[in-house]
Amino acid sequence: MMALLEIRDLYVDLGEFSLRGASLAVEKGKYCCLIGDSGAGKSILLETIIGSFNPLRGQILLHGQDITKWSPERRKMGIVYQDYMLFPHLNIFDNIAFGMKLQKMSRKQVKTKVCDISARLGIENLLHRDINTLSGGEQQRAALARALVADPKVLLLDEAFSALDVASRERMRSLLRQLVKDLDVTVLHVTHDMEDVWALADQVAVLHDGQILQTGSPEHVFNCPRPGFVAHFLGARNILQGRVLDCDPSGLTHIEAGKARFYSIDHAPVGQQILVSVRPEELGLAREQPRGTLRNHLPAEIVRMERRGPLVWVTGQADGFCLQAAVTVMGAREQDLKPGDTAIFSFSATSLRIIEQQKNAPSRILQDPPMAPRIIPQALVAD
Ligand SMILES: Nc1ncnc2c1ncn2[C@@H]1O[C@H](COP(=O)(O)OP(=O)(O)OP(=O)(O)O)[C@@H](O)[C@H]1O
Repeated sequence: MMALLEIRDLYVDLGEFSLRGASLAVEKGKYCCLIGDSGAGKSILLETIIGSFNPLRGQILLHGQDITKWSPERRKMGIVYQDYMLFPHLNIFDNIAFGMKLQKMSRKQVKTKVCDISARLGIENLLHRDINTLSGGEQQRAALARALVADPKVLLLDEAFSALDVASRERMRSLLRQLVKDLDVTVLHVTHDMEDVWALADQVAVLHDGQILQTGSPEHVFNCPRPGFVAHFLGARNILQGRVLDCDPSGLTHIEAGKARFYSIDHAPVGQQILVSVRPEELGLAREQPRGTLRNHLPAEIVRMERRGPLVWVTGQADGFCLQAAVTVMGAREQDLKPGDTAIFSFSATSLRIIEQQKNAPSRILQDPPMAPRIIPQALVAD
């Protein structure tokens, strides 16, 4: 299927910062979230797609047509910024109608379109109001209406929800989800909020230092992140290098990593060197190994426990492995775990994901950098 929006090998030079060969394709009607660290170039990429920056090299394609040199107006894309950028001297109606008036559409057409989009966004009663009398959420919907009223093929959102409180964000997500479906618009949404990704995205792309390092469905990118920046950025921690020993008739892949054996439901050829990962929140901890379950188990000495919000991060070491589990405060308290204890770190075959198949890699264990064991007061876990 041809992508509706495609960027190919895009280079933009801004002196101190460059986009360095960014490539991405988003199919018609799909919702793509663009994530990455601060300063990665996410906003620059949106601004380049909308036509504010000229690339040195590379192409921007809309339905296969090269629009790299088109003016921003001709591209007919809508954009919503974090601070909405509404015109303070115009009321809501005139803000939404602004672009259409420039295009010299008839008053009747303008009115019909403004009323339609504002009704969809639930702001039809606010059209006469000044911008400065609106709440953040209402301004946000007005900015969205302005971006959508001209039937753009592509909607670009630059951290558009970040100024809203949690409840308003949740409402905006469900409104937007329905709206983009009804209007069949293709979306590229820059966000720092993984909730946006899980609630809205069909596709996610990870940008770092001017390059898109990985793109795919949220499930794929989250569960099988590319080792290196993407894996670390998305919170993958327990990355082990191993080798496929066997694939049994039940579909389980048997993996050797150091002296340990694990099971995964992911597949790779027998003998293949691989990297596997299990997310910290998918590791359980127990004092005794449960009997008769098909979980992966690894006894390890607890070398560090650290309270982070509602979770306790527990680091264990065994046979050169360094594993991190994020367990609930209650879970840690019930097991009465403390540094120096031996605990069974366990995880299911579905949680152990093959994130890379490697060529000519020696079998060894990748570890986090050596860490001084740190003892935390038991009170930190027990409150
Ligand atoms: N007009 C400009 N000229 C030169 N450099 C710029 C310009 N605009 C932004 N930059 C720089 O380009 C880099 C990328 O900026 P950008 O705003 O795209 O990052 P971002 O990924 O959106 O970050 P954040 O998540 O913090 O908003 C930053 O180092 C920024 O200082």
